[in-house]
Amino acid sequence: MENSYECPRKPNKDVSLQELRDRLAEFAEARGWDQYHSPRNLLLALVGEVGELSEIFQWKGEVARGLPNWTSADKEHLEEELSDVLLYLVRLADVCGLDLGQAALTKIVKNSRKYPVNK
Ligand SMILES: Nc1ccn([C@H]2C[C@H](O)[C@@H](COP(=O)(O)OP(=O)(O)OP(=O)(O)O)O2)c(=O)n1
Repeated sequence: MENSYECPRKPNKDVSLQELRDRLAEFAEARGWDQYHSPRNLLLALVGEVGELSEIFQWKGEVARGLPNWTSADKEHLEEELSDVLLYLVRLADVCGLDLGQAALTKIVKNSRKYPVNK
């Protein structure tokens, strides 16, 4: 069962929020961590990871798009912290019983009405 979490990099695979949601649910269930994944705990964990993400950029000054001067180790660290934020966000939406993907699409539509192209 543990091996089902192993997932070598497949750059062309389109990862869905549903897949992440299901993997996170399995991960928590397998460890008996479901009990700790309350909305409030997950929100605090999410905020903590946003802090770790912020530390990467702290004191660096402006950073060019594409991160041209970053080492691969720096980029890997960034990938990990971005992933932690995403994973806690997906998990939070799940335990709240919300469809995050659908909600995000709906919000984009709302944003485009609020900010029309020619205005
Ligand atoms: N109760 C928990 C603890 C961890 N995780 C998962 C979600 C995150 O992706 C990752 C977070 O793990 P850590 O708390 O060990 O945080 P870091 O990976 O950032 O480690 P560190 O803080 O040592 O850099 O593990 C989880 O789902 N539920």
